[in-house]
Amino acid sequence: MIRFSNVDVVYPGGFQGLKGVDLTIDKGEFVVIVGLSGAGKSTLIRTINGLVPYTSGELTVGDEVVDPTSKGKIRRLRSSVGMIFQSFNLVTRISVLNNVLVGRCSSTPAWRSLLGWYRAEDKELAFQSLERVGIVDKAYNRASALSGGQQQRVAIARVLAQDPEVILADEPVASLDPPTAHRVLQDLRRINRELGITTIVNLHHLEMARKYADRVIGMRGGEVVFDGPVEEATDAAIEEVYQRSLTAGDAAPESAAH
Ligand SMILES: Nc1ncnc2c1ncn2[C@@H]1O[C@H](COP(=O)(O)OP(=O)(O)OP(=O)(O)O)[C@@H](O)[C@H]1O
Repeated sequence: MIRFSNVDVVYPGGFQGLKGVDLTIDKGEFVVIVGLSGAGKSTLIRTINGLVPYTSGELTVGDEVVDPTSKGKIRRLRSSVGMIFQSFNLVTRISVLNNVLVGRCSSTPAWRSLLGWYRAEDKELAFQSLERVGIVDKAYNRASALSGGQQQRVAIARVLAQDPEVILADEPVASLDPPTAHRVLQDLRRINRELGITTIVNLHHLEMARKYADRVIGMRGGEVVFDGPVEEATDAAIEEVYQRSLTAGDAAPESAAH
């Protein structure tokens, strides 16, 4: 379970990124965060793995209070909280398999990682993770040879190889065309259902948010201004989050893939 109690983030320079956030996310939930650019979606997600330190209140992940001042605790936290980025963040000159094995790094002695001597069980887990996202046949390809959608699937497999409790996805499909975006979101959704991994996704396309979320959190000005099941995320509710009427650009173009 993830619990924010009156959490603030004040960035160096004084800008307040989060204001008094109170939120509980239960194990196994699939939550989508929506809001206009600058609303604080990335800030919220990044406090959960300590990438952005919160400055007051209390944040707990599982039984542990997130302590941004303790490097050891943040390292341990990140081994159980995987993150997926818009830009995939793969090492493109090495193989897909080796990218996924990076997910095992926190539980592999540094000398083994440096020499590329991974244990048989780590390789097995890496192959299983690639299978789960349907690209095991690409294991020995260079990551740079893959399409954007395939690269994002490698990034998902890398996170799965960590055996995480939580997956955070910060605009994971913003660089992908709509059919590919739907496939990546379908993968995340299926993995959430199959493995029960708590998943929190930032999405700026409202229709995609509505299609995949169980629960929608709306942010504005660093505050949570909507929190409810997807059925309650009506046009009127989202217009309230955005403080303006919805436009065609708020929806993602439909695709044939879903
Ligand atoms: N390192 C930082 N230092 C100062 N201000 C920051 C920093 N990072 C983000 N901000 C500010 O915090 C606010 C929220 O940013 P955040 O990236 O969380 O928004 P977002 O909802 O994810 O929007 P976007 O989709 O545009 O990234 C923005 O006004 C941004 O300029």
